[in-house]
Amino acid sequence: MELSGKSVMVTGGASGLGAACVRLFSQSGARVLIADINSEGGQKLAQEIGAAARFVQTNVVDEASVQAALKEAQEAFGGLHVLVNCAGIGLAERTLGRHGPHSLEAFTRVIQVNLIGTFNALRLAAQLMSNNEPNTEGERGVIINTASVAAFDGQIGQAAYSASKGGIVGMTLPVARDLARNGIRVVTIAPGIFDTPLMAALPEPARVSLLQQAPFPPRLGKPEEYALLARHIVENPMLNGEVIRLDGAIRLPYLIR
Ligand SMILES: CCCCCCCCCCCCC[C@H](O)CC(=O)SCCNC(=O)CCNC(=O)[C@H](O)C(C)(C)COP(=O)(O)OP(=O)(O)OC[C@H]1O[C@@H](n2cnc3c(N)ncnc32)[C@H](O)[C@@H]1OP(=O)(O)O
Ligand SMILES: NC(=O)c1ccc[n+]([C@@H]2O[C@H](COP(=O)([O-])OP(=O)(O)OC[C@H]3O[C@@H](n4cnc5c(N)ncnc54)[C@H](O)[C@@H]3O)[C@@H](O)[C@H]2O)c1
Repeated sequence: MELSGKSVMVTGGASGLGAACVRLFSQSGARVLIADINSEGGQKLAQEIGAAARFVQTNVVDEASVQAALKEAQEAFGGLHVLVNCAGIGLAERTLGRHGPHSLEAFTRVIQVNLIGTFNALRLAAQLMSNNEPNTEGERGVIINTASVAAFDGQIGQAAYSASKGGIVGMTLPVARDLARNGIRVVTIAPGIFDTPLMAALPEPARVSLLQQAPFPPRLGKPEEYALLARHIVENPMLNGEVIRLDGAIRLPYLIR
């Protein structure tokens, strides 16, 4: 679908990859709702963008919170055409470390935010999108999820994170099949290593090690490069039910040092 004039919600839109989507999509003529748990960052970005953006503090794990954000999209923008799921958290913990077994609470939290939060947002957004008038393709909406190369090449310490991202990969096709009759497409991007605050949480030696594994381009991805793919997914009606690696041909190595 054409982005101009459409309404978009970006979860995790206050930072990193999501913020790049907020910027690019608003520059492309869309009105964007920033749905993020980080109020300070979200409000700051909304002020930077101006009239084309609004911020609603949102916790993707919480049904009422996501519904409130969607209500804002309905009231402020008249509905919703695109959802970009970028909200997510990281974790680095061995299954069996020096201090004993992996924390179950930490594992659960990562699954809740990254996997369940993604599904919570898309299922509720799909309901709002289903009210849209279909375009000439019969299309009513587009949902973009964010997995990771860690869904396929998970490293030491990534059991929880990779499981959460593998779940997003696994549900992409069945959700696309579910929503086909509603004219809603579903595509997942699996980024490699991108220059964001989340990646900055990885110890420097690990980041250096990863960069040495990046075939081409031998650098961290730019968040705007993620946003460019997200925009193309919206604009290309033949993209559906697929997971697209955006990674410069990196394959995560076994060891990070
Ligand atoms: C709660 C907030 C968490 C914030 C951290 C978030 C980090 C993740 C951010 C990534 C964001 C981008 C993700 C994106 O999708 C793209 C990618 O996935 S890129 C790939 C990212 N890679 C990772 O995230 C890897 C994460 N793993 C690690 O960082 C490490 O493997 C680890 C889990 C920290 C464990 O590393 P260790 O070196 O083992 O560190 P330890 O503290 O466990 O150990 C130190 C020392 O002891 C030795 N040791 C460990 N366990 C044992 C053992 N069972 N027996 C004997 N010795 C052990 C270990 O070898 C170390 O020895 P040293 O070499 O230091 O002498
Ligand atoms: N940076 C990378 O290299 C990389 C690679 C692969 C996948 N990813 C994924 O991309 C997505 C965006 O990551 P990023 O690198 O931009 O990180 P980031 O930390 O810059 O942005 C993540 C955003 O999600 C928000 N968030 C966290 N928990 C939330 C919740 N419960 N509800 C609502 N918002 C919440 C944070 O406040 C933050 O603004 C994540 O899902 C991450 O797993 C990142």
